[in-house]
Amino acid sequence: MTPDFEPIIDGILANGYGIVDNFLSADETAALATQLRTRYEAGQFRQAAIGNQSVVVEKSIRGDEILWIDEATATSDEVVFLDRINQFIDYVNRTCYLGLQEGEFHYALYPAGTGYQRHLDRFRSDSRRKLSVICYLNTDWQDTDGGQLALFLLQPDGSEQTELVTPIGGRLVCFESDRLEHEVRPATRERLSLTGWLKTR
Ligand SMILES: O=C(O)CCC(=O)C(=O)O
Ligand SMILES: [Fe+2]
Repeated sequence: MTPDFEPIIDGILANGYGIVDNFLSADETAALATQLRTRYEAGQFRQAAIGNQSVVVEKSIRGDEILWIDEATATSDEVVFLDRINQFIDYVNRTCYLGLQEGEFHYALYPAGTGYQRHLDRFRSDSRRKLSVICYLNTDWQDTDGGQLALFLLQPDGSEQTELVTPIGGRLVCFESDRLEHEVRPATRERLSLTGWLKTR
């Protein structure tokens, strides 16, 4: 079943970010979490770097380990995710005329105690990143586990409001890559996600 994409775009237009729960079903989320762990245990993940071309690894800024998804070697569970993202891209292009061309996604595993300090997603060297998308793969996440995504929303009066998003499995968050500063707060347990960007030509 196709999830309802409308609240994501409505949310971005009204508040600067959109959320939809059950972007992935519980079964799809569990299958992708298993897939992530299989690849992690096979040694396929790398410590995430900061910046685009650079290979600066600074764990105090960013503690996650990542693996980019390669369409050519994607498993059937990963293809389900990529297909759903393509449906979302079609929806966005029909409703917003953003001219999205493609997505690029990586798995991310944040070991307990790690986060990602406040940042903006769009690199100066890559203006093709339009929308940031994060889909969480956690089971039974509690508020007390921490690991919230903090979104720093600029208000019309110039003040800033912080919105906290709990990384519940199957939930998808989306915002404009060049606008919204955000951070990942450390969690008391491992935190799993698929993160990516929808890009223009
Ligand atoms: O996992 C999240 O909630 C956000 C991740 C993030 O900001 C990033 O990878 O750029
Ligand atoms: Fe980010």
